[in-house]
Amino acid sequence: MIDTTIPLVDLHRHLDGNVSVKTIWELGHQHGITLPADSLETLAPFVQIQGKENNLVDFLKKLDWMVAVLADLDAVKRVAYENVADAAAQGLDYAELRFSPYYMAMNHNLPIEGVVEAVIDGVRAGVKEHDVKINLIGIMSRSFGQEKCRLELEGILAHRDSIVAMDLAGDELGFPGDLFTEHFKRVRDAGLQITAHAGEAAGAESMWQAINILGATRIGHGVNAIHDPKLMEYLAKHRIGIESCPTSNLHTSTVANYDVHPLRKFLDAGVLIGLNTDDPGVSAIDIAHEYRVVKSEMGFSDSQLVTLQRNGVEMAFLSDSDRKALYAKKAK
Ligand SMILES: O=c1[nH]cnc2c1ncn2[C@@H]1O[C@H](CO)[C@@H](O)[C@H]1O
Ligand SMILES: [Zn+2]
Repeated sequence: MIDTTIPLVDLHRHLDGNVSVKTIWELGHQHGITLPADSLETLAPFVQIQGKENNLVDFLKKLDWMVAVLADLDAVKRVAYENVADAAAQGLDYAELRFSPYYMAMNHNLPIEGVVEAVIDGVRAGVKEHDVKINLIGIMSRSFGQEKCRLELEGILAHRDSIVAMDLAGDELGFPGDLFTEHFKRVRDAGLQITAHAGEAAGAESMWQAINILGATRIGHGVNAIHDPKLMEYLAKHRIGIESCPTSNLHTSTVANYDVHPLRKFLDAGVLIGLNTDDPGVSAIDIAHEYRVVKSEMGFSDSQLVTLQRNGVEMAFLSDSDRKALYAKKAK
């Protein structure tokens, strides 16, 4: 089902949405943080989706305990390290891990730039011990407004050389992309690549904004493009990559079920689209799960799965030489 002769990648994976229940438990106890449950089994429902949530904002509350236990920079480093180990354990050859430094810093007043450094350190330690390539994407969490996003941007730009791209995440309906026009001008000036969560809770207009105002060359989710034929055509023509996360879309009630997910329509329209996990810890999934459900619930053929797998490699924020090296490693 997953073709082992070509690279397996996950480009849309929040490292602060992928903290294990055990790690939340251990960090909570280590730092004297009162958790909402007194065992691992009873803690799980507070941080993992049970069934589905009514909307995106409710879904996002599940991540809150994952960052509530980040009491110091060692905890941040641990979570980053464990994300690399987890990516390797899921069989990924390459992952782009994204994180929101203010969101990770805010509960315990950690220095934002220190959080960025700790994530970079944790990832560095992780790749020394695990056979997986990692790039980092900085997130501005739109839900906290323009000023907090400016602080996130500055923390990321201070470590620009260790970051490949910038993203906009959080409450898409409450905080439209054009609030962050100035932020993304700075991102472009710094030469970072741009992806943005759009067309998930809001409609196609949010994706046009992400592309035309923010300068996104990839879009997270993008589900609602399907209602705008001109946009579908534009995405295909300009090779704007769609980072699809089908299970996340179910869990946020963006789509009602796998069989009504528009993934196939994107492929049919010639759009570059690939499979990703989004918040694997919250959704309690791995990347193989996404390939499995696309086959079993959406009826994709093996060759269509290979197209999705290849699309992921094609749209990765990798240099051409790194992309070639990734292919070469698998062809051996
Ligand atoms: O599916 C999603 N859509 C929008 N924002 C998300 C999603 N998953 C996580 N975050 C947001 O990303 C930041 C942490 O990395 C947080 O702002 C969280 O709310
Ligand atoms: Zn996301």
